[in-house]
Amino acid sequence: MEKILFELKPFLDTLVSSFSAVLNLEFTIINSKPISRISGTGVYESALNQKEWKNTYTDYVITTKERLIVIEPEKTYPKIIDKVSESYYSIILEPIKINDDVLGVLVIASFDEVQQKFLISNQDKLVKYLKNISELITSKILESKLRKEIFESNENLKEIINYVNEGILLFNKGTIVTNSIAESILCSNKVNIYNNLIVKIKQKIDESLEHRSDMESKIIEEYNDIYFMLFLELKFLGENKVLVLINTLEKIQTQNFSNSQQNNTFETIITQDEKMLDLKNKINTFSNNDSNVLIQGETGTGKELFARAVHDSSYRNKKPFVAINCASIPESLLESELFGYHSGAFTGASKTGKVGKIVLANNGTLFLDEIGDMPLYLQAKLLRVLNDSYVEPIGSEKPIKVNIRIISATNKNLTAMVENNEFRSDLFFRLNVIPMYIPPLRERKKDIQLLASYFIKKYNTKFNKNVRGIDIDTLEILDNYSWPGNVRELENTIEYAMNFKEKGNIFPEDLPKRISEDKTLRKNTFKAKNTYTYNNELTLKTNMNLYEKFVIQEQLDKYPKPLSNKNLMTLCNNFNISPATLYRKLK
Ligand SMILES: Nc1ncnc2c1ncn2[C@@H]1O[C@H](COP(=O)(O)OP(=O)(O)OP(=O)(O)O)[C@@H](O)[C@H]1O
Repeated sequence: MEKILFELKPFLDTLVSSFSAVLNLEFTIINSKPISRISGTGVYESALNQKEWKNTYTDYVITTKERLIVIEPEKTYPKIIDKVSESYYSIILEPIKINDDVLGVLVIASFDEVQQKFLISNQDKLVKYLKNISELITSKILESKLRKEIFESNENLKEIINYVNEGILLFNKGTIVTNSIAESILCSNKVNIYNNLIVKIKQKIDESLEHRSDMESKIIEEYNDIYFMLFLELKFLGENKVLVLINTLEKIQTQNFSNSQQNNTFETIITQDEKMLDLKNKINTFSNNDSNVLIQGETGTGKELFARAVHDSSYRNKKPFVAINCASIPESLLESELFGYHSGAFTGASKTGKVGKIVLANNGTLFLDEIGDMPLYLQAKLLRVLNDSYVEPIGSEKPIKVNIRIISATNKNLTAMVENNEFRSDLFFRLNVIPMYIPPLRERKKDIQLLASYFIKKYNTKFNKNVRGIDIDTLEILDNYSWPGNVRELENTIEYAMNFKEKGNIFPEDLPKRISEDKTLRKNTFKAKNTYTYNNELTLKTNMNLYEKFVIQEQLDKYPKPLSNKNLMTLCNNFNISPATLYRKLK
């Protein structure tokens, strides 16, 4: 502390010379212990090496710790001998103090009559001026002291955190200290994204400081069209201190990152069916609760649309909605798609590794479509993620912490699959916290016309057409058709028809043959009270299979959906077949 003013010499030199130039008076700054001149202008500059300080004004101020104003030196303090010059006219001395310690003295002096006149007539102003400069120097000293302390404590911290076997950044009162592992992670890709990452990490630190809480977050940084993702765990340690743990910097492909939809899908669920409206209304009551949701329903009924609506209505809606279809990805790839892998985890693995969908969905929603097609060994792995909230990429020993909500969907009867040991019961219970069942379109006929009109509007805009609506005969066909592909099939049908129309109504002949020709079949079917009509174009065996399917479906339709276990067993007993055979025959 004693020599701290010397450390500020460049700053004090600038201060002294600039004030002297403006005010046309002489300035000097003297250190108190040891007493020695640090900086000075005019005669003071040539007296920088002054050795004798006894009986000087400076000595007097250091002793009394008070400001001194001397207008007529000889008369006021005859005993004080100042060695700098014989021609002192007037002088003002201001102590530089921290608490009660005098660190130095700030001096303004006049050495001729003109300067003295100026000093006397501006005495009050100059005193104020000196006081301000003294305070400025004091704050500068305190700041530099603080910086030094922080530097020292940061050096100590750095030594400590270097022992930790994890990437650590420690934010301590304005500075970030990193350990060597963090540095190697942040520079690992030898690309110039280090600075950008640090800026973004600092933003996350600010968030943690503002909320005074721990946080988990991820940073995506783009460089040369390649995306890098860094996962952070922030621990709020108290006032101005945050500890940041970082994991490996993952390289990801653009298309892998979130296929989330910005619009609120809630509004795009078109329905006037009571059951559907009830389902839609329920979304808002549970969407924020993080409970897993299992959506059951036939293909094309809108399961994904509902899943997105749950995500969009939840607080997770600013985070990714990541969808994966377990049936459309070969079993061998599903594991790496879901869990990701570490660089070089297996033969053929990309050198940079791959971020799995589970990790991509962190803090957001993971939509597992066709969950019934997930192989048993992956079901076990997924269950571990749900139980521990950690995911272990293939070939990595470092688990990554994740916070995801899972919405799964299936058109299979998972209850029956559980009973046949084709689906793990423990996973089923974890996924099926909130069950949702979407009825097929043929069970909500009211929606057919509404949806058809909605799709006409959509494709009028898309194709720039002016189709008015649906002819009454067409509507009858649409009403009577069984819609095995549900809403998706209806939308495709309208899209098909609109390709060939400019304006007016959609007539039966505008529909795909498969549907317009089904009219007679359906009508006859209804008249004949649900009988199967033999199809000459198909083989006997196919007709037999279809008839079997028809009979089973007819019985199945009599029970409420989703099918309860009890009803399933009754049905199977009646047919004298196992649930597995029943589902095989329905395929
Ligand atoms: N109620 C609805 N209102 C508007 N569009 C709908 C509705 N239901 C479904 N759709 C549309 O139908 C198509 C199929 O919906 P979606 O993909 O959500 O069905 P799904 O049940 O998940 O199908 P799959 O089981 O084959 O994956 C989508 O284009 C969707 O936007």
